[in-house]
Amino acid sequence: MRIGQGYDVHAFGDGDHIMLGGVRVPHDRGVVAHSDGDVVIHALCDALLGALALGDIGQHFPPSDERWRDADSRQFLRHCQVLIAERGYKLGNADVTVVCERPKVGPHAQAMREALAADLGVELDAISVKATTSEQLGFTGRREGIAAMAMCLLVSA
Ligand SMILES: Nc1ccn([C@@H]2O[C@H](COP(=O)(O)O)[C@@H](O)[C@H]2O)c(=O)n1
Ligand SMILES: C[C@@]1(CO)OP(=O)(O)OP(=O)(O)OC[C@H]1O
Repeated sequence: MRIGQGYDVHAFGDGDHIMLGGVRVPHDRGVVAHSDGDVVIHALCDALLGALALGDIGQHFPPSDERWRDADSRQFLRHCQVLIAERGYKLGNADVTVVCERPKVGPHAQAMREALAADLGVELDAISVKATTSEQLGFTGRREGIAAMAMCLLVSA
């Protein structure tokens, strides 16, 4: 078994939606990012790469590379799934926490779980997505940005 953890932050910017866990979530802001800025997927990718001791998302998909401009982050996740399978592992389970005041994540959590489970080739009960505010404290509390944390366990395939 191998354990991994990941963390990601993106600042809010102009826009009318954000991508979270592969789901388009309506919001009064967008995020500032090179890719689509999906903090859930970025944190989860870092957890998966960490479990494999294969560096981090920025090493696999450099922000300096124009191929990843506005990229759909689900392709990053599917790449991680290939790396996991190549090494004889599968995802046991993953647990993600989103930190923001708004948007409300709960109404979208099921759709996110379905998207993440599909990309990682696991059953729905292997993926947890939950959320919390930071009680109006710090950059998330001031609604300047959004953060996500992820943990995962890889098991032998
Ligand atoms: N962006 C968010 C934040 C929170 N939730 C849900 O609300 C519950 C209460 O949050 P507190 O930070 O006040 O404890 C939390 O447990 C989530 O169920 C959410 O959906 N989206
Ligand atoms: C995802 C990548 C892709 O270039 O860029 P960003 O969308 O800016 O996101 P970040 O969380 O900073 O991770 C780094 C990059 O891999």
